[in-house]
Amino acid sequence: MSSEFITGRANSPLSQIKTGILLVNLGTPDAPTAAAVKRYLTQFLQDRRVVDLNPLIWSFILKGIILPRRAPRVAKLYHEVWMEEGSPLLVYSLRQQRALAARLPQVPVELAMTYGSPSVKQALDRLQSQNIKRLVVLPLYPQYSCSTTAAAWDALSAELANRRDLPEISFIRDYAEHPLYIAALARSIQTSFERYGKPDLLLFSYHGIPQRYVDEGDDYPQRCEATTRGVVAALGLEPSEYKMTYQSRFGREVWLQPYTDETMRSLPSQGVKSIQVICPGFASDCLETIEEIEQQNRAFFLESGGESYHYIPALNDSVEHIDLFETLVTERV
Ligand SMILES: C=CC1=C(C)c2cc3[nH]c(cc4nc(cc5[nH]c(cc1n2)c(C)c5CCC(=O)O)C(CCC(=O)O)=C4C)c(C)c3C=C
Ligand SMILES: [Fe+2]
Ligand SMILES: [Fe+2]
Repeated sequence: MSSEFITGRANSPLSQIKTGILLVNLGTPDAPTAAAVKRYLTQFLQDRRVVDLNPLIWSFILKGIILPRRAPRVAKLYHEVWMEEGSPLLVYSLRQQRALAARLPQVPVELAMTYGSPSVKQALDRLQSQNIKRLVVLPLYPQYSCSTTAAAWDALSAELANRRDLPEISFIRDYAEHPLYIAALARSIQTSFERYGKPDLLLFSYHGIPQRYVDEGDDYPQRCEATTRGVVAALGLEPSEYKMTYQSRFGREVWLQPYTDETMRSLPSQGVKSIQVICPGFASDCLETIEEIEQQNRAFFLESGGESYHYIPALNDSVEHIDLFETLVTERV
């Protein structure tokens, strides 16, 4: 398969085009310190794809009120999940990059973060130094959202705006319904059911976004629903056996509902005593899965009368996940 990347499809008129792969994820602080978290959140939360309030007013609120309070608090949370090699999001993303590169030995595979490092500039420099003429971009977001996928697109196009020589680009919008993605999720849920027994409820928790972004045209919730539909069909689950919620809300606006934390607190009184939780929207485990779901929401559920709680890890650098990435990128050549 790897040689096809260099030569293109056998009959393709583009047969001599050298292709590179760019994986893009969100970004994470360089260290679990208030200063590093502040640097990261300043860049992330000033992106209008993420928060689209009036830039002058928002910058004032962000720098004057939010960051001084949030950065030290969130730095402590990062400290709790920090791995020996660094932030989990970066550690797993680098493992994914290396595993995909090992599958495609003659193809340059780079990782970039929309915010922080490794930057899109660094990744593009490395790819272009290898003379690639075609670029397949795989944002590591299974479900499209303007706040993530489109932000990755913006970061790439802003960097390309400084360059004379542009490669041909194939940008993967999402893979919410890809059969290998659905199969990989179904398999990891099945493994969890075998290990811990089938729970009263399987909860699919996706990262939320403001409801307004959806009203303005972001099809993110439909993409999340498509994933859930695919997985429950593969597992043969009845509607009473699963539920879908949205986590990680930020600020005062109404976000996509139902909210994960509220649901978690209310389920035990509705007779749900055992639960398993999966976060299909996260390609890698990170602060939002390890701290928020595996730790914080576990406490909400157990404190409210729940008895058994298991978090099902992200697909991370599992063989099935890398199979999916390999298929996604080779489909684009
Ligand atoms: C403020 C608005 C936010 C929107 C909109 C948003 C959408 C969104 N985010 C992810 C994936 C991740 N988010 C992560 C962290 C994170 N997200 C926000 C805010 C918004 N996200 C903040 C402020 C933070 C930082 C932590 C905090 O201060 O609470 C992460 C984890 C990063 C890490 O370092 O581990 C991921 C991944 C998606 C998929 C999404 C929309 C679909
Ligand atoms: Fe987020
Ligand atoms: Fe969070």
